[in-house]
Formats: sequence, C-alpha cells, structure tokens
Amino acid sequence: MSTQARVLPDTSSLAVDDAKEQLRRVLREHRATHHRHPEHGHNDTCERLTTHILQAIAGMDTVAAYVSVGNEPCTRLLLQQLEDSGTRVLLPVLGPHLTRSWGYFRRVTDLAERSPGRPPEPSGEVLPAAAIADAEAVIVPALAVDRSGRRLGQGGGWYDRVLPLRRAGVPVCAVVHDDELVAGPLPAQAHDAPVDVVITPDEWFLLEGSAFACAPAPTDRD
Ligand SMILES: Nc1nc2c(c(=O)[nH]1)N(C=O)[C@@H](CNc1ccc(C(=O)N[C@@H](CCC(=O)O)C(=O)O)cc1)CN2
Ligand SMILES: Nc1ncnc2c1ncn2[C@@H]1O[C@H](COP(=O)(O)OP(=O)(O)OP(=O)(O)O)[C@@H](O)[C@H]1O
Repeated sequence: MSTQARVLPDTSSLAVDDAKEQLRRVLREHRATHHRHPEHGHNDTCERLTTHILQAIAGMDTVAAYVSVGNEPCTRLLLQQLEDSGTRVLLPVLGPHLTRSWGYFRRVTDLAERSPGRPPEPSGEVLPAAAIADAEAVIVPALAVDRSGRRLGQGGGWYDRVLPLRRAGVPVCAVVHDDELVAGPLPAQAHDAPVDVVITPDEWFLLEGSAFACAPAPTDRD
C-alpha cells in the first residue's frame, strides 16, 4: 500500500525558523482533519504501525518511546504490547519549564496526565535526562520526516536537547503518518539530529549511512 506524500509549501526563501513554523502550521492543520484515532480501541492503522515499530526494535530489552496524544500516530497499542513482552520502556516526564526527565513505563493503566496540557506520564521514580543512555533505540514523535532523515518536531527542542545524551550508535526512530513521510528537503539546523529509521503504518526503513544500518547484523550467538 502506498499513500501520497503531502506536498508542502515551498519555504526555501524563508529563514529556517520561519520555514519550520510555516510547515508546522500546515502539518498540524492536516493532522487535525485527516488523522483521527478511534475513541475506543485501535484500528488497522494502529495495528500496522505497531507491527512495524516492533520489527524495528526486535530483540531489544530497553527502548525509549512516548505516549501518543490527539492526532499523533498511535503508540498506545505498542506500549500495551511492550508491557506484555516485558520490554523496558523509558517515557518522557516533563519537569518545571518542560525540563527533560524520564520514567519507566509500568503499565498502561498507570499512565496519567500529571499536569494539564502534558502527555500522560508514568508514576514512579523520575530519572534524569541522561537516563536515555539505557535505551537501545529511541522512538520519537515528528510532524514530518523526509527521505533523507530530516525530522520536523513540535518545536520545543525537547528531543534536540535530549538525543545527544543517547549512547553512540543507538538509532533514532521517527514515527509519522503515511503522508507525513515527505520528499523534502525539510529545513534543518545544526542542532537537528538526523533520524536513522522512519516508521509509518505503510512501511519502515533504515536510512542509508546511519550507524545503526552499518552495525553488524546480530548472529545466533549474540
Ligand atoms: N506524545 C508526545 N509526547 C512528547 C512530545 C510529543 O511531541 N508528543 N514531546 C515532543 O517534544 C515532548 C514533550 N513536549 C511538550 C512541549 C510542550 C508542551 C506544552 O506546552 N504543554 C502545555 C503547557 C504545559 C506546562 O507548561 O506545564 C500547553 O500545551 O499549554 C507539552 C509537551 C516529550 N513528550
Ligand atoms: N541543544 C540545544 N540547546 C539549546 N537550544 C536548542 C537546542 N536544540 C534546539 N534548541 C532550540 O529549541 C527550539 C526548537 O528547535 P527546533 O525548531 O529544531 O524544534 P524541533 O526539532 O522541531 O523540536 P523537538 O526537538 O522538540 O522535536 C529552537 O529555538 C532551538 O534553537
């Protein structure tokens, strides 16, 4: 199956910050009208996306992920399945002024909005930003990603600041709706970490040249 990628406005004449803001506006509007999650349960799109994420992180014991909200691609079915398989999952916990901390996922029913306007968070010990070093892969939200691995986030710089703390060679896996995988090029700045893996309900793939893609394939003895 293949969904038409969104054609984004040409922002090449704008300063990078302005270009990002304009694209975020267009992408958020599109998301709000085209990507609804069922009120109860999950649909085929959630299931296909979950299957692809699980394939990308196969064999890993600890990953960092996030709890999807609103019109974001669904990660809640994934969390349910990771709970069942006993995979350890770090989830973002926002401190004062949206500072970057983590908490270990316990179970789906433990997740709760701990402050208004913030994504649901786990209860339990709050770990420092550097806890991302425990993760073997980091699953990140994005508004769009291009086929060269440039990622446009929500604009808070949350991931830009925390991703440099991951261990060397740990893949960043961006999750987007099918039509948010765009031809690009998306605007990018020096602080924007390129992603190693792109995951949508339709497909998932490694970006050529990523340290992850170059890592030796696991053998039966590993
Ligand atoms: N599901 C999900 N979780 C995520 C992200 C995301 O994009 N999606 N993030 C991606 O970066 C980080 C959180 N980023 C955030 C950035 C701003 C606000 C925010 O402004 N919220 C309130 C104010 C809350 C407060 O100040 O206490 C608001 O909307 O008014 C929340 C989360 C980590 N977790
Ligand atoms: N390492 C950093 N240190 C300080 N400021 C940063 C850093 N990385 C990003 N920023 C700032 O954060 C703001 C948002 O950055 P940007 O537009 O790249 O967000 P984004 O990548 O879309 O968001 P996110 O990282 O939350 O997904 C910008 O003002 C940027 O200058």
